[in-house]
Amino acid sequence: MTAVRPRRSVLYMPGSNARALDKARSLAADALIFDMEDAVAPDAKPEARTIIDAALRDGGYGGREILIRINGLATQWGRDDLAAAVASRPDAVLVPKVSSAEDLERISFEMRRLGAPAEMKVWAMIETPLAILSLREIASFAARPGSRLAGFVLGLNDLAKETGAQFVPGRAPMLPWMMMALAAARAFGLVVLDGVFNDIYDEEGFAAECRQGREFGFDGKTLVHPKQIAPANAAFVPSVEEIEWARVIVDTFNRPENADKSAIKIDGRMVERLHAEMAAKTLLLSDAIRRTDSLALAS
Ligand SMILES: CC(C)(COP(=O)(O)OP(=O)(O)OC[C@H]1O[C@@H](n2cnc3c(N)ncnc32)[C@H](O)[C@@H]1OP(=O)(O)O)[C@@H](O)C(=O)NCCC(=O)NCCSC(=O)C[C@H](O)C(=O)O
Ligand SMILES: [Mg+2]
Repeated sequence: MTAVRPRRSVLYMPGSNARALDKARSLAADALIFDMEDAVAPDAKPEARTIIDAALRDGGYGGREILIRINGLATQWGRDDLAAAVASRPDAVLVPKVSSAEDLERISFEMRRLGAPAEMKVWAMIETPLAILSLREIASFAARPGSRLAGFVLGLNDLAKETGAQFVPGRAPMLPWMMMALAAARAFGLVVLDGVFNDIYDEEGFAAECRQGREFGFDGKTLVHPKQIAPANAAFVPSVEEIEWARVIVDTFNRPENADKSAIKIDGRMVERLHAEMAAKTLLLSDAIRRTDSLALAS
């Protein structure tokens, strides 16, 4: 089984905002997105590259996963952004407005040319109508030999802009896109993160959206403000009851008398080997979260 990494809370920060980048060193987000794209004004793009590079060279972000979001290669900033991002050595480059596998091919080609190390991953923003129509093709890029593709991030603001769909409580207009993106991601072993919630002061609405995102199966939520970190961390974590139930399932299947059984009954519920696999994942995630949180407390 591959190592589990918590990605409950993934905070965007405008790359041009040195104060925000500094503040993030003390924030309990599991991952950080240093943005060169929509959060940065056109005139500030070159400065953002320099500020991001300086912040990452200074370090102090501990074990947090580091992503840099570049502008698309078709824009006037894309190539310089990608060169700067690769030189800043993030864990992954986040590519906006990916609409086809060819977009990822171009990024891969450029990253190879720039000498990006093999462990530097690529994550794709799913935020265009064309991406929704090509989810399988985009996700399957992860199965190509040497592919760097490791994750999807939903961009619901851009999808709302391009389609006319509205943000409403429960997100009914967006559910088909969200679940199709999730299924495509899982079919090819990708991480998948829910989109942002723009209303920073609507705590109840945010908590409801986090609950929904977790119920749908997302690994975590992308965030726009530090206030959103604690509720996201609280939502994208197995509950005490889930952990206890997972332990019961794993322990019961491990008993010698159940060694050759595929389905058993525990507390009146039918439990199969697939539930034991899910339970083992739950326990791994909860251990990984405990480790992450204790490291954060220690620092
Ligand atoms: C929305 C904001 C512009 C609000 O900023 P501000 O007015 O400064 O907020 P506060 O005064 O409440 O801030 C309090 C302190 O927190 C720091 N702060 C604020 N936001 C961040 C952040 N994102 N990361 C780190 N630190 C942050 C402030 O500096 C204050 O600190 P202190 O000085 O100590 O008091 C701002 O929150 C913001 O810029 N948010 C991120 C915007 C962004 O990155 N947008 C792009 C991604 S969203 C998107 O487009 C997704 C996708 O592509 C799609 O299509 O949906
Ligand atoms: Mg977007």
